[in-house]
Amino acid sequence: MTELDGVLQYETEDLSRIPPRRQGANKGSYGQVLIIAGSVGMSGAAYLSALAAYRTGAGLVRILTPEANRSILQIQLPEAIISSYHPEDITEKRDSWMKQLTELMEWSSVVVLGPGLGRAGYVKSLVEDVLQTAFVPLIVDADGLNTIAEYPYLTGFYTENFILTPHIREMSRLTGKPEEELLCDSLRAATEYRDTYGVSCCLKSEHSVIAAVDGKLYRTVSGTPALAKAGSGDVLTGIIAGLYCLGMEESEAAAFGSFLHGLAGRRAAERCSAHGVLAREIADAVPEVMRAVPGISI
Ligand SMILES: NC(=O)C1=CN([C@@H]2O[C@H](COP(=O)(O)OP(=O)(O)OC[C@H]3O[C@@H](n4cnc5c(N)ncnc54)[C@H](OP(=O)(O)O)[C@@H]3O)[C@@H](O)[C@H]2O)[C@@H](O)CC1
Ligand SMILES: Nc1ncnc2c1ncn2[C@@H]1O[C@H](COP(=O)(O)OP(=O)(O)O)[C@@H](O)[C@H]1O
Repeated sequence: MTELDGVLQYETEDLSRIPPRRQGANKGSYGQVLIIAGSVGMSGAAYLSALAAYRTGAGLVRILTPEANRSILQIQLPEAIISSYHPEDITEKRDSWMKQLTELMEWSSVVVLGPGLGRAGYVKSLVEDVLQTAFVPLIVDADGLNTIAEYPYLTGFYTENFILTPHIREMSRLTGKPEEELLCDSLRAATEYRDTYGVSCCLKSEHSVIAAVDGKLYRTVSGTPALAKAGSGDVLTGIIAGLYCLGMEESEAAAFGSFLHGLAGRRAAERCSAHGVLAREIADAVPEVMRAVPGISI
């Protein structure tokens, strides 16, 4: 790891921070990831996040998504457990929905909220309910962030366990600041957000920056324009959740996840060209990057 002006940057040798899989481990040794994602027409976002969590090393991944997505997700990723809801039940059958959600939150070691949720009316209640019931690390992305931007009082539910992963436009919606200003000094933007709200902030761009709640600042330069492809941010959420399951502390998982995501994008581009990479291939490249780490290939 190098440090320049107080900003940390992971290097290839830092891959050795990924622990080898413990002899005698069982799937429960490697965490239970809950991915609250997807909507009708955007099941892919849930799939990509879940795939990436498994590819990074999570022991058990469950997707909570609208019932309409159940079949496609079970076929695409049979390794994932599917829990589902009928969107109208979130507002119309509050007791049973809250019971289901509370049980799932108790089950989870880490939660991803937001990829592909969409912007339908029920999503506001869903996001509020999750923010209120979360007590394990919560990675908030995409429409989770857009909902918070639309209803700023939701920031009142933030805890230090939250990791926000906005791209520049999402950050602009969250802060009301112009994209040009955020891009111009992304480190300052992420730091100010962290200091204002007490959450870790991974502000994504060509060179993503991470302002962690423990005070550390990181910059990621491992990426490639191959990552400029639909779904690559969804993959990042799963990588961060997976690293937490391997034992990294949550804000380290965010920073290291961003680094690993960049390397996986490069590895996928070697095979498919920078133009041709699919988001799922970024997830599939994570184990290939990890194989360089002593003790991980067996
Ligand atoms: N298969 C699926 O299910 C998929 C589902 N998905 C789900 O779709 C939902 C909507 O998410 P979203 O990010 O596409 O929409 P939105 O917030 O309007 O931003 C889009 C615009 O923002 C900009 N922009 C982005 N990054 C930037 C950057 N780094 N720096 C600067 N600008 C940046 C850029 O604008 P442009 O530069 O073109 O003007 C871009 O066109 C969400 O739930 C997500 O999970 C997707 O993941 C795809 C696969
Ligand atoms: N040109 C680029 N160079 C490096 N990384 C990039 C580039 N373009 C996008 N990325 C990375 O790809 C990811 C895109 O995330 P996001 O915009 O949320 O995608 P999506 O919503 O389609 O899943 C981010 O981690 C971002 O840092």
